[in-house]
Amino acid sequence: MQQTKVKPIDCLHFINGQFVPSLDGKTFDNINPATEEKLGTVAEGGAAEIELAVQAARKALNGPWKKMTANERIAILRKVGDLILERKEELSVLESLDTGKPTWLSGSIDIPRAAYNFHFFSDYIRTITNEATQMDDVAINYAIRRPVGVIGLINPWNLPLLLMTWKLAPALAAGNTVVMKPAELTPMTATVMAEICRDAGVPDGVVNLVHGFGPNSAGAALTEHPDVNAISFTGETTTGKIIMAAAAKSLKRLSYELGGKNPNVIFADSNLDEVIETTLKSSFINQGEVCLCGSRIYVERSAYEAFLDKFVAKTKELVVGDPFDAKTKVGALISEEHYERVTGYIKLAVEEGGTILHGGKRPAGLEKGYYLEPTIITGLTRDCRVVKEEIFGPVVTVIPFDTEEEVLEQINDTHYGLSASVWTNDLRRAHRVAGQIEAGIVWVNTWFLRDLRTPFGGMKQSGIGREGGVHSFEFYSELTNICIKL
Ligand SMILES: O=C(O)C(=O)/C=C/C=C/O
Repeated sequence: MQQTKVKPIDCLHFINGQFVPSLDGKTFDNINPATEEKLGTVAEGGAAEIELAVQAARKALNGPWKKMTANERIAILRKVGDLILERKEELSVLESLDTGKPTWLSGSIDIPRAAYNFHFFSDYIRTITNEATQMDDVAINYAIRRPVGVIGLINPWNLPLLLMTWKLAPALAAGNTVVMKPAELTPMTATVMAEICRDAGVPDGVVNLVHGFGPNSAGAALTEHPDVNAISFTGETTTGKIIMAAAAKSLKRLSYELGGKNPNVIFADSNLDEVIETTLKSSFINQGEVCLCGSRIYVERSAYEAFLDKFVAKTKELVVGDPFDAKTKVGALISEEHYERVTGYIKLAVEEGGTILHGGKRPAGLEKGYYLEPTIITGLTRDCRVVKEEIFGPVVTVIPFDTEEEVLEQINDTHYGLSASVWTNDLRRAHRVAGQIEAGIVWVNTWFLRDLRTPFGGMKQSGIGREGGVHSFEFYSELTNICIKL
C-alpha cells in the first residue's frame, strides 16, 4: 500500500455546529477494505442523537438562515464548492481509504463532482422563476416557493461525497435545513463535509450529521422522526421499501434513487473499439459498485464473437489492486459482507449453467483486502437470477440477440428501470430503441455523460421522483399558489 501524508480520521457527529460524540459514548470501527485494517473509530448515533439533530435543524429554520437573501445563500454555497476543491487531495485520499476505489477515480470524478454539485446549484438557483396565471380580468395567480423544512439525507457508500452533495447542495439552495446519515462504511468525507459547511459560513443547526447504522439505529430514527418533513435516499431497493414504511407514519415526502440492473445494448453497426472502451467503464469502474453500471450486456449475434474476443482481451489488461497505485483500474470491494455477496453470485452463475469467460476469482498475490477480478459471464438466459438480480460488483453477463423487438422485450422484463446504454450508428434506430426502453436515463453511444440540468432518477422499483436542475427544486421546495381577486 503506497502511503500518503493524509491520515485517516476518527469521526464524530456534527450537531448544531459542534462535533460531538454519542451521548452514550458508543463507537464502531472503520475498516479499510483494501487492507482489512482499522482506520479509526466512528461515533455510533441512534434515536437520542437524531433527536438532538432534528431539534437543531428545526430551530435553525427560523434563525439566520431564513433571513438570508438568496444571494447570501448562494455565496455560501459557492464557498462550500471552493473549499471542497481546496481540500481535494485530502478528500480524495479519505474517500479511497473508506471505499477501496482507486485514488485517480476519487480524485478525478468523486471529489470534483462534489464541488461541481455545489457550484452548479449555486448558479442554477439564480435561474429559478415561479409561475403566474392571469384569469381574464377577474384574478391574478402567482406561485411562491418556500423550503420544505427539515430534510433527512440518507447517503450510500459507493460514491459517498458525490451523492451526499448531489442532495445537500439543492436542499440548502432551496433554504432547507438537513440531518444527514452517511453510510456506516464511509464516514470520513461526510465528516470533513460538515467542517467545510461550517467554515463556509453555514449557520449552526442548518447542516447536521449523525453517524450510525440503518435498522434500530440512526437511519431508522431519522426516517421515523415526526419533525423530519422529507427524506432523500440513494441505496438498495429493499432498504427503500423499509424507509417508505417508516416514513408513512408521518407522511414524509420521498425522493428515491434505488437499485438497477441496467442493460447495455450493442448493435452490430456500432464501432466496436469505441463500444469496448466505454463498456469497460460501464462494467467495472468503481469495482462495478455504481447503480448505473451496465451489468446486462446484449450484443447483436453477428457481432457477438468479435465483441467477446475484444472485451475479454481488454478486461484482462485491467490491473486489480492497491487503490493508491496509479496503475490500478479496479480497487477493493467495500466490505467483507459485500465481497461474499458478489462472489456468491459468481458461484450461482455456474450453478445456473453459465460460463465464467474471464475473472471470478481473487487476484493472485492479493491475500488481504476485498479484491475480485473483473468477471465476464456468458451462457445464461433471461430467467437466471444472475441476469435478473442486482449484483453491484465487477460482474457482467453477455447475451446475444437477433432482433430489436426481441432485445427490447428482454431488457424491459425487469422490475428495475434506472438507466440503459444503446450503441448504434443508425440514427432512426437510436431514437426508436431509446424511446422504448423502460428506464429513467438512456445513454446513446456513451455512458455516465451527465448534464446536471437533466432529470435524473429511475422508474419502477429503481426510484421515485427525479433530481437534477429544476427537478431538485420541485422536491426541495413547497409551492403556494396565491390568487388575488382584481
Ligand atoms: O451522476 C449523478 O448525479 C448520480 O446521481 C450518480 C449516481 C450513481 C449511483 O451509483
